[in-house]
Amino acid sequence: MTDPIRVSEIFGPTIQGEGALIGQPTVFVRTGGCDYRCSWCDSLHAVDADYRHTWAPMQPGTVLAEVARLSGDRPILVTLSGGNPAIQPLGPLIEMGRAQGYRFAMETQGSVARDWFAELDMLVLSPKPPSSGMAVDWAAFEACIAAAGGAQTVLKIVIFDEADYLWAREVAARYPTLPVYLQPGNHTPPPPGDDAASVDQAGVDARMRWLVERVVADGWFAATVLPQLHVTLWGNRRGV
Ligand SMILES: C[S@@+](CC[C@H](N)C(=O)[O-])C[C@H]1O[C@@H](n2cnc3c(N)ncnc32)[C@H](O)[C@@H]1O
Ligand SMILES: Nc1nc2[nH]cc(C(=O)O)c2c(=O)[nH]1
Ligand code: SF4
Ligand SMILES: [Mg+2]
Repeated sequence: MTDPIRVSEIFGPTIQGEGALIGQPTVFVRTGGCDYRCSWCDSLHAVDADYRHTWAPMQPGTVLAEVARLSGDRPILVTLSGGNPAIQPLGPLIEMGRAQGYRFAMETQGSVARDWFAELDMLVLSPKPPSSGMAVDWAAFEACIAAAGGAQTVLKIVIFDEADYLWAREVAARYPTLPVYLQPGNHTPPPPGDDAASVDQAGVDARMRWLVERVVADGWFAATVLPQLHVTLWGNRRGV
């Protein structure tokens, strides 16, 4: 037995709705618990201590068996998210899954580095802009980049306003070798227990248009601007 992983939910296959792997079929493993508390977090059921009783301790083999059940026993891209998946013991799961042909991508804010990041197929680092209310520990963030080693690493930054945009430009300039993805924030975290959370889609669309115009006017041609496709399609629901 290895250390259990605290799992909030395992769902899919669906498509990756955000960033570099947008559109790719994937199963999500969402871990419970986060060292941050972003003002606009859209996954509070995996962050808020009120939901702790819903986070099941699972062995890596049990997690992989559930992924395999969902994918019909066919190796698929597994996306590790949370909460902050970096605070969970995910190394053995990644090792076991890769031996069976699964690929792994992980979403994390970059506050905790682990040596097993190097075993990922993609590390998505999402440092938090001013609107989140969080302060980035840049030493920890750079430790994450270093830990990834040869694993493909990208930046994905959520933008709500001009201050976030200017911050994202600075961050991207600091890490010129990392591809950067910008996504407009959605302002409507689901209320507790609400599975069919509606999103202010008009607001998200307006922010997306503003972000595209801002990037183009600025001549920031290395940036990729993408909406959260799953939010557009299904709203801020769980399990999609
Ligand atoms: C829920 S987080 C979990 C992984 C990790 N804690 C992180 O923040 O990267 C997954 C992704 O959703 C983004 N996100 C969270 N709330 C959002 C919101 N309200 N609008 C747009 N993106 C959001 C995060 O920035 C991150 O890129
Ligand atoms: N389809 C889909 N794509 C996503 N990309 C990042 C997600 C996340 O919450 O980490 C997410 C999610 O929850 N669903
Ligand atoms: S770091 Fe990620 S999971 Fe944690 S509160 Fe922020 S957006 Fe939510
Ligand atoms: Mg999400």
